[in-house]
Amino acid sequence: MDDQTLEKLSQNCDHTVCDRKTCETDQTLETATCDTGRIDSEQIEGYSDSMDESNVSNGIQETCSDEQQTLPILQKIEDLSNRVQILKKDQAVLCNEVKGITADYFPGSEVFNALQGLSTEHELLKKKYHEECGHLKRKYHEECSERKRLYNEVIELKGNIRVFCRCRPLNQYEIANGSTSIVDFDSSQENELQIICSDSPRKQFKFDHVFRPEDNQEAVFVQTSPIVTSVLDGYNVCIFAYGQTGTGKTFTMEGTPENRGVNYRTLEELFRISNERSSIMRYELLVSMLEVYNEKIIDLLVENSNQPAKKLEIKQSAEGTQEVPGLVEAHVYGTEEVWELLKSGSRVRSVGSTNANELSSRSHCLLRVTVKGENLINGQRTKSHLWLVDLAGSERVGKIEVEGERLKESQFINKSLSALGDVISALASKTSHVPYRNSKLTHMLQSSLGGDCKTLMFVQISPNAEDLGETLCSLNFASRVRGIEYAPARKQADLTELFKFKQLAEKAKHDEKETKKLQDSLQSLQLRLAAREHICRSLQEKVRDLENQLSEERKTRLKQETRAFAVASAQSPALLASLKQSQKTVTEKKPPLGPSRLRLPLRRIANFMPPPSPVPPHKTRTSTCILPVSTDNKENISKTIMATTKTLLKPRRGSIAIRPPPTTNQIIQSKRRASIAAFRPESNMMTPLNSSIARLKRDHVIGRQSFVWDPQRVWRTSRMQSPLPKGMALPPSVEATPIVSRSSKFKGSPPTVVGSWKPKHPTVVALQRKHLVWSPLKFKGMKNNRKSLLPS
Ligand SMILES: Nc1ncnc2c1ncn2[C@@H]1O[C@H](COP(=O)(O)OP(=O)(O)OP(=O)(O)O)[C@@H](O)[C@H]1O
Repeated sequence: MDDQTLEKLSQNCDHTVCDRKTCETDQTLETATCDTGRIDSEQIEGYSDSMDESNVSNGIQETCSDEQQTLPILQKIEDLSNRVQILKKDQAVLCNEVKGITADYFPGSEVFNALQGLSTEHELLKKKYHEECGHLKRKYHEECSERKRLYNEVIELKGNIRVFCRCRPLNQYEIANGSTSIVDFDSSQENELQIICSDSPRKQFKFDHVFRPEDNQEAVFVQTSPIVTSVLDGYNVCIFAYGQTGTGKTFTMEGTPENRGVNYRTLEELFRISNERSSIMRYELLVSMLEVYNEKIIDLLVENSNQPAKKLEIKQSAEGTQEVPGLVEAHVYGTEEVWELLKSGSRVRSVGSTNANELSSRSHCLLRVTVKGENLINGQRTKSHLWLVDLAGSERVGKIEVEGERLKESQFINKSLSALGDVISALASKTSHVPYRNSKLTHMLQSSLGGDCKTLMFVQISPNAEDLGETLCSLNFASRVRGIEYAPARKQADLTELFKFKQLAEKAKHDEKETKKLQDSLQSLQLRLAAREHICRSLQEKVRDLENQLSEERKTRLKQETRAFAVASAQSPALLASLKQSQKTVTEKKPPLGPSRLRLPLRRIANFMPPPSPVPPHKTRTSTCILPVSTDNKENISKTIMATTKTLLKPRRGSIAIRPPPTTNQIIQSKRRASIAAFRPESNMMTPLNSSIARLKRDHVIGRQSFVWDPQRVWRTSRMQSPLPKGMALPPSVEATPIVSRSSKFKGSPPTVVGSWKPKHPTVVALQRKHLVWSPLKFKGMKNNRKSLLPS
């Protein structure tokens, strides 16, 4: 081995040491990297290379150490390279193992995905949890309000006066004096307490709730809030604290800044609930604060207290409630404002020092909260009052050893408290007269004390043995109050609104009456109209019937007359003479009118009838019948007939429908009705039909032209019955006159072509077909002289 080689080897040895260190560092790094889950294959390769090198170096070192040995170096190198190979294999195995471990312990993206999934799941669960919490909260609130509602109902059922008893703790002074509590609270009986009397058995009292000395202000308000908040529902509420001086009346009602009392908490609760209900109700809160000091009303919210106090009086409003005109009513919108207001009012309050209480209230302090509510859905308005009263101490005058001004104050206090006692007694005994006006206090509370209001009384007691007498007095008074049964509480509507509604209701009532009257008169008019229409209809029907009958009768008579004339012309002159005689008799006798009572009341229906035709000038008419005759002696015959008719037969009236000769071009109208000539009937020949017609004619209802003799009509009638014989001429007037219906009711008849004209009227048709019948009635007078003319 030359020097160069030896130097190289020594350098290598140094490197090997360094490399080993590097290797160790690398190994540490790799381990660290493995720990973090990030492994690099290049690093592993580097690691194996360094291992090789270190092995080689080791071999060389060994070679160096065996320098004295005579073994050839190459041999040693070969051994070493073999060992390197083995080590390389080991390293490869190890590398694979490391890779396997990395793959096993660090699954990479899968883990991230799983983690991501878990975090989303976590978020979802969180959201669900919050939702669930919100739902539960809502449900809880609903349950709370339902509970309150039920509680309210229970209160109403129990009666609207509740009495809570609160016992204050022994104060420092009493403890120092070694006083012990005389009030025993039985834990099994929640609302009961016992007073331990040294010389008599324990006295037990039961109230709606009993607060022990350890109960704080919050606990008191929890029980109170359902009653005070019912003012928002429109109830008048009165809460007062009663008890001996120094028992904690002011503490319960006003409280201290650290322990706020019922007054502040009530307003706080009212604001909270009104906000809660803001979607359906709009509330307006007004606060007044006053005191009754020596039977005088003093406004505690008057800003300038240096001014002499304004004299306030109680007046009854138009709605029947007690009001104090001129009393400040402050709008309040938030609790802070309320607190400031209460503080300023309390500062003005009359207090004085007694031997029972250093800062004894010498007056009754009243806080009035007026709540005006408007239901935004149905517009219903309410106005209710909540009175929060801190009464002056109820102790007897002798006990507190006062004199001068204090004595006077105490006397006034006692007077008003005894007036309160009287009112409560009267309410308890349900007497008709409740002496509200005996004191300012009771007078002012009149509309919120008793009746349909909710009342809560705090009876405050002291646990001190020295106050036993006063405590028993207060508890007895409270028990009496608790015995009062009020009527169910009633919601107070806003009376001004009520007044308006009352007026509207009265107006509506009046209008309704007027409408009813009008309806009645309308109904009676309708009834009258219906009756008239009915009469009119029946009359019209009667007229129609009579006309039909008349028409029938005329036709029959016409036939009879025609026959009679025919027969008469052929008979002997004797018969003619007798006929003449009979006709004369008939003409001379006028048929009597029908009895007046049978006349139809046609004047009443004049409105519905057509105007009467003018009365014809002639009353007596001559009827002429045109009979079929031969052309040769037509003139003679017609003259004879006419003369005979004129002299013998004098009909009262008549018209005869005739049929015009059937010419081809002439258009005629069918004659549906024909008036006939009639003999003047004898009195005993008056038929009901005739008499009816006579009556109708007299009443100008049927005084129409059909009953008036018209020679033209005679022609028409005759021709209708029998067409004119050939060569027989019509009078010029007849020819010129178109045949028209005379009665308005037949005006609608359709025109008929002459060539195809045929009688349509059933009577005319019947007349054409049947034989004429001579009615024996017409010749009643001749009955014995001649035989019947009826064909055998
Ligand atoms: N429940 C109570 N817990 C703690 N302290 C009370 C309680 N009740 C009353 N006190 C304390 O007793 C003292 C007298 O209370 P407070 O002035 O309220 O009596 P009061 O009945 O209003 O007396 P007065 O009729 O003379 O005004 C106060 O210092 C008050 O803090």
